[in-house]
Amino acid sequence: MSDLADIKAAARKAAFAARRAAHEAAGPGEAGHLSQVLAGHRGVPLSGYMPIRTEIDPVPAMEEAAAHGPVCVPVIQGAGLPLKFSRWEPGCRLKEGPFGAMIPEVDDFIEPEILIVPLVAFDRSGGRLGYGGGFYDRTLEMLRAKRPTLAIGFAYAAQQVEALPLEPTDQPLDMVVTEAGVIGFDRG
Ligand SMILES: Nc1nc2c(c(=O)[nH]1)N(C=O)[C@@H](CNc1ccc(C(=O)N[C@@H](CCC(=O)O)C(=O)O)cc1)CN2
Ligand SMILES: Nc1ncnc2c1ncn2[C@@H]1O[C@H](COP(=O)(O)OP(=O)(O)OP(=O)(O)O)[C@@H](O)[C@H]1O
Repeated sequence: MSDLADIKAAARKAAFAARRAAHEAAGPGEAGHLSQVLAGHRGVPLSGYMPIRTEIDPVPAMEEAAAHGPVCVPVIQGAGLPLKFSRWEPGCRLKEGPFGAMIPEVDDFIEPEILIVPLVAFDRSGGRLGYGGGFYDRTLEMLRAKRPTLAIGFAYAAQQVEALPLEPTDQPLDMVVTEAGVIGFDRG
């Protein structure tokens, strides 16, 4: 394993612990700021996610967005491949996908222009650490090559770290929304 992979693995372990503590302490209404941000983008194809493990739950914000435009969730196609996104509606029939995340029973693939991105840790400049499959990196690279694409990280505030190690393939987040507010990033 490379040094960088070792550093990422250590950062992942620490961030999982912080995320678990935040998840256990969390109350209702944690997606309120996310709803507010999404209200500024009504009707734009949006991907959310069905939470696994101790991820913060975006489903209330997805339910609101679904009243105004198409909403979808990620479906793994295989290792090394970008994600596809299948149309989701509140209460639609779901089945278990790879790694335990629920996916719609019927495939109806669309391409999102705004993505609510799950994460393990984020840093001060929009760097993101996921589970290590590179799925969102590959997916954002593919979508951004086609059209402007907004990647909104959604996380507990406790998942923020000072700086994450960056690889050339890491795709930056445009903003992060937490239960406490909205964080934008200065780049340039
Ligand atoms: N809710 C949700 N859905 C999602 C994602 C996500 O991060 N969150 N994904 C985002 O890509 C994809 C699923 N990718 C995942 C990849 C790995 C693991 C996971 O738990 N991995 C184990 C083992 C890793 C290993 O052995 O290499 C682990 O981390 O312990 C979970 C989801 C698509 N759907
Ligand atoms: N666009 C890409 N093309 C080729 N390899 C990539 C690409 N994006 C990421 N990778 C590789 O995938 C592996 C995992 O990447 P990384 O550790 O950044 O995943 P992650 O962002 O934590 O996971 P995920 O996005 O699935 O939640 C790394 O070895 C990385 O080099």
